[in-house]
Amino acid sequence: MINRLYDTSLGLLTDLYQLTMAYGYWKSGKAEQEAVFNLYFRKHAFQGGFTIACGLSSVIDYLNEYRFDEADLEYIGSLTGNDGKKLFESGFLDYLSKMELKCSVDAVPEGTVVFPNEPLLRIQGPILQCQLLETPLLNLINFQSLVATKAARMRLVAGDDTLLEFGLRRAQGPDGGMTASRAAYIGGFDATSNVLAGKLYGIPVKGTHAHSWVMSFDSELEAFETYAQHMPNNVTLLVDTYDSLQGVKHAITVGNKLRERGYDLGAIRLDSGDLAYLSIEARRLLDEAGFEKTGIVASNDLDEYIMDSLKIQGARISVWGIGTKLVTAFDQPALGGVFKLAAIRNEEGEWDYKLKLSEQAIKVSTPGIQQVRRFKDQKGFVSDMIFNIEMPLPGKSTMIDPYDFTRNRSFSEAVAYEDLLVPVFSDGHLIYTLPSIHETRERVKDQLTHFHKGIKRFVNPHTYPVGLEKQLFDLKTDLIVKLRTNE
Ligand SMILES: Nc1ncnc2c1ncn2[C@@H]1O[C@H](COP(=O)(O)OP(=O)(O)OP(=O)(O)O)[C@@H](O)[C@H]1O
Ligand SMILES: O=P(O)(O)OC[C@H]1O[C@H](OP(=O)(O)OP(=O)(O)O)[C@H](O)[C@@H]1O
Ligand SMILES: O=C(O)c1cccnc1
Repeated sequence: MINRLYDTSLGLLTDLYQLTMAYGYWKSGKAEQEAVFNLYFRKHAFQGGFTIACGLSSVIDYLNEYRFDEADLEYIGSLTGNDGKKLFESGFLDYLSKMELKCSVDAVPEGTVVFPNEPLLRIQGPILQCQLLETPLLNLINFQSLVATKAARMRLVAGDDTLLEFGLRRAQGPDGGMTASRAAYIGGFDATSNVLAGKLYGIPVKGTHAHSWVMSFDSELEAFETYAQHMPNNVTLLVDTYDSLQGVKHAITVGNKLRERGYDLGAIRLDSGDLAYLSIEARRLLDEAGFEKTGIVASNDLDEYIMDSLKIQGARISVWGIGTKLVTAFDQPALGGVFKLAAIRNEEGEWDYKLKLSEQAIKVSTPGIQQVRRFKDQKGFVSDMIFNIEMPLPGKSTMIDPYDFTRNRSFSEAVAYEDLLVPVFSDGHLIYTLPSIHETRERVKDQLTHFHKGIKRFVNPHTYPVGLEKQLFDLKTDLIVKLRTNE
């Protein structure tokens, strides 16, 4: 089965400035200089308290096939500068045509719960190559992590109810639709209506029918009967085309006929009106008619907040069909992941640590070859410490809040932990066995059980503690002081 979307020449899927910088590195003899970049975000989406890392599988597909084909190089060669003359020399195109990916990549497995400033991905290799990859890596991780997070929020509200993703028609183009279906499944959805996502990713596909089916017949009853006749093993009837509760009664009539044939009425779907009231009334009608097992699907511009409200109102919805607000990440259309240079190897073979200054403390980047250590106790995960793997940790590690150095915590060697980033590529070779999409989805479910419920609430969630290991904190502080005094 085909399960990769990015197995084509996509070297040009980058911003022009990455190519111009790459050219500059090549011209100035820096192309092969070893560098380290970290990919991280600064703030959770949706004013939430957690983010789900997603997109690594696409990154792997992308890097496995990374190349510039002849047509790509011809195009790059045709680009001109302000004076109308060529931007890039042919020697550079030749360099790109022969270039083999030599980068090493360490990344947080998909489906891991992550927090601001933690590297989701760290890339080490020739600076020219790392630079070219900034844009596609961000593109692949930002959107999928955003949608997986939105989906996980919906799963938290849904409990054991079924979640169906219905978003393809409202998604940001075909690729937006495909990646959203994938990320939604990982975040906790049970199935998608997107048939191509079903085929390519192995996600279960499910669906009901539209109003047009009902409208195409002279009566709703006839429409329901015809549908049940031809698809007796997949009957979910949309009851709200004319009058929802009358529609439920028609569905019950059809359900009784289905039973005579040895089948059953799977579910009814409500797509308008007061979903709390209608689902409660529909449940009553179905139960009274002996259809206790028939499900109630609700759809219509749902999101986690409306779901929450419907639950509080006692709605009897067992299946939630969600499209627009999930796949477009409606209330926050982007995760602001960034990709920052953190170290560069100098001529003596040592690391020169790098940092981007900003007036805003949150925007000052962190240097170092970073890893994240997640400490745990009997109750679950308690805090994360970002450290520089080049600085051996003392027996007792101390982590410092980067925005308030008076706040710190220490952990003895006896405290249990796991390091989040795992090796994925070594010198350009894939060394990671990707879990199945189903295992990744399970990981999200499992991960969320290990965190305090405070980070999972929607209103003013608790801030999970993430600190810098003391030596890294000192390195960063020294660099800031040095850079500010040299300004
Ligand atoms: N009981 C409820 N509590 C909170 N929100 C609800 C409730 N019932 C429905 N909603 C939500 O209210 C929003 C309003 O829906 P909308 O204005 O489209 O009304 P409608 O009756 O569905 O109209 P239409 O027939 O045009 O779809 C939708 O997002 C829907 O999910
Ligand atoms: O509301 P969403 O979360 O995006 O879920 C998908 C929607 O798509 C379908 O109808 P469509 O919106 O195309 O037409 P309708 O509004 O007339 O039902 C379906 O009936 C859902 O309402
Ligand atoms: O199967 C459905 O009910 C469905 C599919 C896509 C969009 N809305 C509904």
